[in-house]
Amino acid sequence: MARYAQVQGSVALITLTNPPVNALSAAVRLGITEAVTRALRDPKVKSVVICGENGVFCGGADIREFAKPMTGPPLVPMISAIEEGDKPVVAAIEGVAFGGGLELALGCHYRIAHSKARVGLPEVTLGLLPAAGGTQRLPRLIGLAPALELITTGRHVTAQEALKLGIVDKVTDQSAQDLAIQFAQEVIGQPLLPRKLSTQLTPCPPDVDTILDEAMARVKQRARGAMAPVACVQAVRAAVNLPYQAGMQKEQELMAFLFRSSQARALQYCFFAQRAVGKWSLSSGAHSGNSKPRPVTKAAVIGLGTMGRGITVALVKAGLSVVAVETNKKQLEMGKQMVSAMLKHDAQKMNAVPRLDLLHYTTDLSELKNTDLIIEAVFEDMALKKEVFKKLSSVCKPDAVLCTNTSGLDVDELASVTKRPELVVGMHFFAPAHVMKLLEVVRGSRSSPEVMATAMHLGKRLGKVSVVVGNCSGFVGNRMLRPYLDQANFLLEEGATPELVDGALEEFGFPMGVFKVSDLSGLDVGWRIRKEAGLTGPNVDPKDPLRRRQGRRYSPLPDLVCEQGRLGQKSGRGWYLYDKPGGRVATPDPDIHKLLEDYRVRHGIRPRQIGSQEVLERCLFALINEGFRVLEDGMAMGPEGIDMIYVFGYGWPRHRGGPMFYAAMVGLPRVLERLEYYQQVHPDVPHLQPSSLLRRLVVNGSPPLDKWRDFLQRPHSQL
Ligand SMILES: CC(C)(COP(=O)(O)OP(=O)(O)OC[C@H]1O[C@@H](n2cnc3c(N)ncnc32)[C@H](O)[C@@H]1OP(=O)(O)O)[C@@H](O)C(=O)NCCC(=O)NCCSC(=O)CC(=O)CCCCCCCCCCCCC(=O)O
Ligand SMILES: NC(=O)C1=CN([C@@H]2O[C@H](COP(=O)(O)OP(=O)(O)OC[C@H]3O[C@@H](n4cnc5c(N)ncnc54)[C@H](O)[C@@H]3O)[C@@H](O)[C@H]2O)C=CC1
Repeated sequence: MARYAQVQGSVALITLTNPPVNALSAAVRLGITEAVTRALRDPKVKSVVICGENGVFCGGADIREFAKPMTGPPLVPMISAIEEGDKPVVAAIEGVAFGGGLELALGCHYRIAHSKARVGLPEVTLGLLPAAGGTQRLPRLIGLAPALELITTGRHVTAQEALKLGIVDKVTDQSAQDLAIQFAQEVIGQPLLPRKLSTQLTPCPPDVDTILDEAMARVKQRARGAMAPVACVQAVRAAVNLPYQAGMQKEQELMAFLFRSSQARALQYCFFAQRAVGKWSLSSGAHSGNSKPRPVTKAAVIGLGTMGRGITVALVKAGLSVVAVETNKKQLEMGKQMVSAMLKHDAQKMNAVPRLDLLHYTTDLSELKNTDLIIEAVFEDMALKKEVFKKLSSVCKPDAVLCTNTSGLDVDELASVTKRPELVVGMHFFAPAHVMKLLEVVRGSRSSPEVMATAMHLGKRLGKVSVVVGNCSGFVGNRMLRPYLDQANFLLEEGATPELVDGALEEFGFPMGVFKVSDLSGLDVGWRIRKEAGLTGPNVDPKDPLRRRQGRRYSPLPDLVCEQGRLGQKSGRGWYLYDKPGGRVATPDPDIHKLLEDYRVRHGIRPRQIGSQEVLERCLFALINEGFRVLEDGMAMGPEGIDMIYVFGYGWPRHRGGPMFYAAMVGLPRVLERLEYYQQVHPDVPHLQPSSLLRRLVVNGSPPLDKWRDFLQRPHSQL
C-alpha cells in the first residue's frame, strides 16, 4: 500500500498506492510507517519524497474505516516520525491533498504541488476536525485567520492560492514528483528545525482574541446546530494559547467527542449517499454502468420564466450551446435580458468572461431541428405542455431527447403525445435552477435506459446531485412536502403561531421554517394549485364542510391569508410582516395572530399550548412517513435518494443526514409509536396512518438503513 524505491542514488521515493484516492487505510499507514522507518535508517538515503499513485497525492483518512474498530498504526505518531526525522522529506502533491493527506504533507518539511492540485482540510464537512495535527500545524504555517477560515469551512484551495498562503513551497506545471526529487537533493544539509512546524509558534496578530471570538460567532451563526465547526475554532484556539503537545491533546479530546457523535455519522452517511445516488439502476437491470449517455452539445430551453432562465444559465455555464425559446418577442427580450444579466453577474464573481456567444434566442420552434436535448419549462399546465411536446416531436430530430421540468405532472401523459416516448424524461430542477444542487430525474414508464443515462450525465455536467425518481404526483420531494405543510397548517389551527412552528424547525436546523419559506416562494403558488385541485375556490364540492375536503381534514387558513392579499414577501405581508413589498426581514404580525384567533373562535377550536417537540414530530414524522410510502411504491431507489433530495433541495440540515437517516437515528419504533399516537388523535388525517413498510421494518427489528431495500416489494419498483 506504499511502494518504496531509491531514486537518483540518495532519494527514497515513497508512493501511496490505494486507488482511487490513496486514502490512508490501515494498510497504507502501515506501508508509510515501514517505508519511512527504512528511509530514515538507510545511511545511503539522504532525503525522502512522498507522493501518490495515479496523479493523486491522498484523499485523507479512509472514511469507510471510521465505522469499524481502529486497526493499524495511528496517523499522529506516523506523521510525527516524519517531521522529527533528520532527513528532509518533501511531499509531491498531485491531484488532491485533503484531510489526513494534507496533514501528512504538513508533517513533511517541504511541499511541492502541481498547478492543477487542490489542498484542504474538509474534515468539518464530515462532522470531524483535522485531528492528525492539522489544527495545530496549519495555523503555525499560515497564521491564525486564514487557518481558521480553511479549517472551519473545509474549503478546497487551488495550488496557486496554496502558494500565496504559504501552504506549499513551489508550484509546477510539470511533474510534481520529478521536481520534488530534484528539490529533495537540493535541500540536503539545510537546517531542518525551521521546517518542523510543531516546533514553531503560531504567528499571532495583536487582536488574536477578537479574531477567535469573531470566528466563533460566525461559525455558530452559520452552523445551524452543527458541532464540528465550533470544535474546530476551539482546537485552533489551542494552537495559539497552548504549547504544541498540549494543543495536540486538546485536538484529540475534541476529536474523540466528535468522532462518536450522531452528527459525524450523519455527515459521513451523506458523503457516501451523495455518491451512491449517481449509481442508478432500474428494475429492468439497466444501470449507470451499462447504459451509455447520448452526446449532448446543443440544448434548448422552452420558456424563459423563473425556471427556464436558471436552467439556461446552468447549461451555458457548463459550456453547452443553448437555443432559448419564448412565445413572443416581448417575453423573449425580457428573458434574454435576465439571462444575460445572470451570466454577467456570475462571470464577474468568477473574474471570467460571460459566454453569451453560446446563446441563441428565438420564438420559432423550427429552429430546434439540430438540438440534441430540449428542456421544456412552460407554465404548469398539462394542455399547454402537451401542445409543446407534440410540436417538439415533429420539429426536432428523431433522436433528440425531450425533457420536462414539470414539478409534478404525469411524464407518461406528456410522452404519449410524442412519437418517441422512450426519449421523454423529467428533469425537475429546483429554484433558482442555476444555484440549487438538486435535480430529480423522473423516469416515465417508457423512458429508455439511454435517456436516463443522458439526463443523469447532463445533471453531473451541470454540477447537480441528480437522483432518479419515479413518475408519481409531486415525484419524491414535493410529494413528501404535502403532509409536512398540512401538519404545519393544522398546528396553527390548534393554537400555534407561524413563528412558533418556524422557530422549532429552525432550531432543528432548517435555514428557514415552513412559513418563512412559503412567504419567500409566494403564497399564491400553492393557492393556484389548490384551486385547480378543487380544494378551494369555485370548484369546491358544496357538500364539503369548510375544514374537510375530499374526505379528509383540510385547513383553509392559507386560502384565507391569500384572500386578504397577503401573498408573502412580494406583497410585503404573508404569514409575517415585511418592511416593504420584496422585503426580506420577517417580523411576527399581530394581524395574523388576530386572524388565527378569530378563525379558532369561528370554528369552536379551543387553542392549546403546543411545544417544539410536537411541531417536530408532527411535521417531520408525517414527511418521513410519506418517505416510507415513496419507497414502498417503488418511486425511489432507496432511502439515500430521498435523503439527498431533502438535503440538497429542501434545506434539511445535512448534519441530521436527511429524513430517512433521521428516522433511523430517532429509532423506527419511536417514529411508529408517535405516528400511531397522532393518528389516534387526528383520525381524519390519512397521512398520519403509519406506512406498512415502516411497520414491517419495526416488526423485523428495525434493520439498518442499508438493509431496508430487502423489505421492499421489489416487483412494484416503478424505476
Ligand atoms: C478525493 C475526492 C476529491 C475525489 O473526487 P472524485 O474524483 O470526484 O471521486 P469520488 O467519486 O468523490 O470518489 C471516488 C471514490 O473514492 C471514495 N473516497 C473518496 N475519498 C475517500 C476517503 N477519504 N475515504 C474513503 N473513500 C473515499 C468515494 O467514496 C468514491 O467511492 P464510491 O463511494 O464507492 O463511489 C473526493 O472523493 C473527496 O473529496 N473525498 C473526501 C476527502 C475528505 O473529506 N477527506 C478527509 C477525510 S477525513 C480525514 O482525513 C480525517 C483525518 O485525517 C483525521 C485522522 C485522525 C483519525 C483519528 C481517529 C481517532 C479519533 C478518536 C477516536 C475515539 C474513538 C472512541 O473513543 O470511541
Ligand atoms: N417556479 C418554481 O419554483 C418551479 C417551477 N417548476 C416548473 O417549471 C415550469 C415553469 O415554471 P416557472 O418558470 O415558475 O413558470 P413562469 O411562469 O415563471 O414561466 C413560464 C414561461 O413559459 C413561457 N411560455 C409559456 N408557453 C410557452 C410556449 N408555448 N413556448 C415558449 N414559452 C412559453 C412563458 O412566457 C413564461 O415566460 C412549470 O412546469 C413549473 O411547475 C419546477 C420547479 C420549481
